[in-house]
Amino acid sequence: MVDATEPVIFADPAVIAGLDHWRTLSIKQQPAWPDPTAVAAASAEIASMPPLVFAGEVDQLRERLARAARGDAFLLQGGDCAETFAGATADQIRNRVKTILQMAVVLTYGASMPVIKMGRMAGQFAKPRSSDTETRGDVTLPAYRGDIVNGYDFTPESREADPGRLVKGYHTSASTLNLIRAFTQGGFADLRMVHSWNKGFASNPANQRYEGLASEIDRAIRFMEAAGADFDELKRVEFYSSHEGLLMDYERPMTRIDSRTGLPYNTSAHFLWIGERTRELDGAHVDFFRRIRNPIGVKLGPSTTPETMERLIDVLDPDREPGRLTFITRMGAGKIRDALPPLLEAITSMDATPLWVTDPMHGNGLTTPTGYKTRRFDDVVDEVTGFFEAHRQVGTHPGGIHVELTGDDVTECLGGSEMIDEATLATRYESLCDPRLNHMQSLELAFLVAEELSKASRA
Ligand SMILES: O=C[C@H](O)[C@H](O)COP(=O)(O)O
Ligand SMILES: C=C(OP(=O)(O)O)C(=O)O
Ligand SMILES: [Mn+2]
Repeated sequence: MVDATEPVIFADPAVIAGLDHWRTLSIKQQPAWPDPTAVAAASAEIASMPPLVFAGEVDQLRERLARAARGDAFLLQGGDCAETFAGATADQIRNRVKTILQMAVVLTYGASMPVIKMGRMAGQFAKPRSSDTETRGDVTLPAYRGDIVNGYDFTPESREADPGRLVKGYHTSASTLNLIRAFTQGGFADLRMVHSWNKGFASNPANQRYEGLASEIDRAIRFMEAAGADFDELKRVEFYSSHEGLLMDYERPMTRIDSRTGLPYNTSAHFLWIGERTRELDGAHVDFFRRIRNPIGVKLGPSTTPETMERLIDVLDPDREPGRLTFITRMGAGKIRDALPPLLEAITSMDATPLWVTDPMHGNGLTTPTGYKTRRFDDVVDEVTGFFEAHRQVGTHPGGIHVELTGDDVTECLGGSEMIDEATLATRYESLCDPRLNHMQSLELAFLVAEELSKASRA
């Protein structure tokens, strides 16, 4: 249970017992494990492994998020819809980190404020699904629930939930996070290098419209250099890990008592969010995650009422602690302008300041006649624009973006400057779950958001 070298100063037995209260509540989106004994053994093995993150880092993130909630920082959260074990390669991890760093530079300039960099990485392995089963032809099998649960291959053996995958999920998260830490601390994040990658993007004729912003950033960096800025200090960046807190046989054993404070921290990631499908107020997930000290996110879809939002605040952030609670809205481009303002207005009459982040992906899904799950880049941009408009209208802070992206040149979302069309989707469609923005589309989104942010900072 204990996760650091110092002895526990005090761990209240009631606090420890509370961490298992979720077991008595209704729970959604868990796999049908065939062998409960094997699951218990896997969870026990995970409980004996070292934490992946240190509670002190988690506290630091909470403080950073508090700044964003006040309007003094901006959150960039991005990565795969579903990480895979096979995809945890040096190249793919590097490309994703690189893309997030490139986006962060542009956003930092646009916002004139610090950008908190966070990956949907090193643990984003479990997926909630609309249906428990998938049918192909006349065969029906359990749905794919992410590599930490079962395999994607459409065979009965592969689709059976395998508890051995819980342990593999831990090890894959550990090696991914290790490489992320190496990249972000070891020189790869050097501001000048990241900026030179962006210059390459903006000088591509397809992205001409961003050349102006890229050369403004260039001038700013040259000014910093001339003024004697210490670029060695700018080689390292803070980078936080996050995933959906979904699979309880993994999240519970990764939750440990912090020896500094005697309080429970989920050490599988710095930040965990509760998904749209598992956020019932009296359900297992809300009960479990309200008890941990990590900053918590909650996805809010278009049907969220101000009453539900207020009750979520009361349960998840009873002390109104800055940085504790992030609402990640995923309304859909067509709905955000109607659905978000009432929530923001309700907040202004409460004593709460959650961080507001837009997820412009999950409300904009569509399936092509050929069966590809996709999203239109224009809808993604439209939802982000609607998010900024709603905040401008009500006077609240648009605090961040949450995006499904990859650093690779996949063809999963329609549009963008490469004008990916329906016929092109088949060329390189690799996601096992939702479609991601590719490298170019991600940078394009960052430049567009930077324009919005600079409007907001000049207003
Ligand atoms: O990532 C989110 C969900 O897991 C995903 O959107 C669900 O997709 P489905 O409707 O194909 O199950
Ligand atoms: C499942 C996800 O989102 P949501 O809960 O918003 O549907 C996700 O972020 O991949
Ligand atoms: Mn998704």
